[in-house]
Amino acid sequence: MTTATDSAPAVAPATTGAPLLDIRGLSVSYGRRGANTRVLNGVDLAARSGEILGIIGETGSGKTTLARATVGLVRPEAGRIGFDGQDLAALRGGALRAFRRTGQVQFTFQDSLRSLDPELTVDRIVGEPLAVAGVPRDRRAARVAEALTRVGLDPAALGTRTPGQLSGGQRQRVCVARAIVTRPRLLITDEPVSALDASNRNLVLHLLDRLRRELDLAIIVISHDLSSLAGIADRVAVLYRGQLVEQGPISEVLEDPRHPYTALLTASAPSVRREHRLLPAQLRASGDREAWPDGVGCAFAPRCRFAGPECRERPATVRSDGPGTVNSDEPGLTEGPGARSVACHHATTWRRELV
Ligand SMILES: Nc1ncnc2c1ncn2[C@@H]1O[C@H](COP(=O)(O)OP(=O)(O)OP(=O)(O)O)[C@@H](O)[C@H]1O
Repeated sequence: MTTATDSAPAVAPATTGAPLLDIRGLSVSYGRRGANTRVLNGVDLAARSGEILGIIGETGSGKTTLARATVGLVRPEAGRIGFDGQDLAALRGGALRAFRRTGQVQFTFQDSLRSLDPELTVDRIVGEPLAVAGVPRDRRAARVAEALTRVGLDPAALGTRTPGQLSGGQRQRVCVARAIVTRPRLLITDEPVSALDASNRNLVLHLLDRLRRELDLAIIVISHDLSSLAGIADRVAVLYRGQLVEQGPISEVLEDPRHPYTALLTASAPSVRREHRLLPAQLRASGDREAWPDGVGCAFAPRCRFAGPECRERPATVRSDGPGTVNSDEPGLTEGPGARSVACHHATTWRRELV
């Protein structure tokens, strides 16, 4: 069984039903026309109400960009961002601003201290999204107190403090309170625990786990740390250089990774106990391989020991080798919460090459 070494909340059964968030073919580039760099390449992703989806990937893999595109802070180059049946990627101008003001999709930034205005009190910080959403002033105080209480902070004791007068764990909770005060349906939280010590890390993870149950929230937790996701996520999506290489129920993905990059990640994470017992050295390509243009073939192939010519010629799609595995060429990639997808030409064969 795969577990984190830290004590962690129990994982709720994955929810069923149509995804609240249904992203298809999302591509994002930065830079001017002609000199732009593609940082997300045809990403498919789904999240359901009451579910925690972890997104894992090394630095620069595009995790934050994925979140920023989903909340409308970055305009996609291509693709659909379905939210409750509406395509957020198609919203422009006033329609996009109006949707954002509703606060149905909220985002907590990576650096909680820097994302909080040091001059404002906790009450003002948490109340800001309500002001933006047009909630009358006389109704805001009660909503702010409710949100602070929900994240385990005492409004009477902390409401008049500024961020500099809070601990790191309290600041992170204030960020979560600010995000849930609008009663969102989807919360995306970027590295919520990376700056925290072990005990605060567990408190915040437990908090997220509780909120998804109490509020039926879909929560996307972005992390570069597998062990913090292992305790709370129902499913995990693995990003590598802008490509989604694998996704599925987290316990299955950690115990039986089908993409060599996921296998390398799990083999390199000492805090995640695993049964497959692969070693990083077994999975790395020997020597340097020739790099090839971004967006062509599998992004991991230059580092992959098992890559063949087909890996550089065309993007890999899913290998179907078990119940619940679906083909990413087919519509409905993530129709079921138990579905797995693996974008690797060698998903079912690479283990045979291990020595
Ligand atoms: N505004 C921007 N303009 C140009 N390039 C950007 C911009 N924001 C991010 N990038 C680049 O896009 C790529 C993906 O960045 P992103 O922040 O999405 O990755 P990440 O996986 O969240 O990384 P980290 O774990 O370090 O936060 C990186 O190469 C980054 O340098």
